[in-house]
Amino acid sequence: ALLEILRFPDPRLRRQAEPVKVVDGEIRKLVDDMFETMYASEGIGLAAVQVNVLRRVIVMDVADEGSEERSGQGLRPLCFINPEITDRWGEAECEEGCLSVPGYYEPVTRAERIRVRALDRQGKPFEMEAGGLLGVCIQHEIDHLDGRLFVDHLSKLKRDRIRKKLEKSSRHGTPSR
Ligand SMILES: O=C(O)C[C@@H](Cc1ccccc1)C(=O)SCC(=O)c1ccccc1
Ligand SMILES: [Zn+2]
Repeated sequence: ALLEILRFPDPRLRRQAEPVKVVDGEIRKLVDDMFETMYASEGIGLAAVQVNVLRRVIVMDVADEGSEERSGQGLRPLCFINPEITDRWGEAECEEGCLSVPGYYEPVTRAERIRVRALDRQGKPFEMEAGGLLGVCIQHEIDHLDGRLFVDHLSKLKRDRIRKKLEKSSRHGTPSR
């Protein structure tokens, strides 16, 4: 089912998600609904907090660097339950967008490479290293689970300007460009 994506500055985006105790049918339904919602919104990631669910669940589908040449499709759906970053290296700046802050793309500095541990859709633990857009997206989604948004990494001036514009467009119901 398509879920409603909360929009900045909705205070519900600022809440902390709780760890998942058992990966059961309910969680798998949530994961499937999050993938459906992410694809419909043309995003490359989505966190449960964005769809008003306080569980530590994120989904992602990022074209793997250079994998298009190798394997053709390149896109691979990933699900991280109770994700934890266990190691991080370097620093890199990347243009970020957010389905909760539609229409804005700003450079954000994050770790260049990370190692992350999580449970998969079957509840099985796994660990992976990620850099590039995948590494950035994982960090962006885990921020969502802790009530953080990419606009928090911008200046207050920029964040307030974005907030005012989104508050205006949501009041008059104009579609955000
Ligand atoms: O709000 C979200 O979590 C989804 C967000 C994830 C993200 C995008 C870019 C950098 C970091 C995290 C989006 O998918 S917004 C859509 C978007 O920006 C985008 C879509 C396709 C390719 C690249 C970016
Ligand atoms: Zn986001």
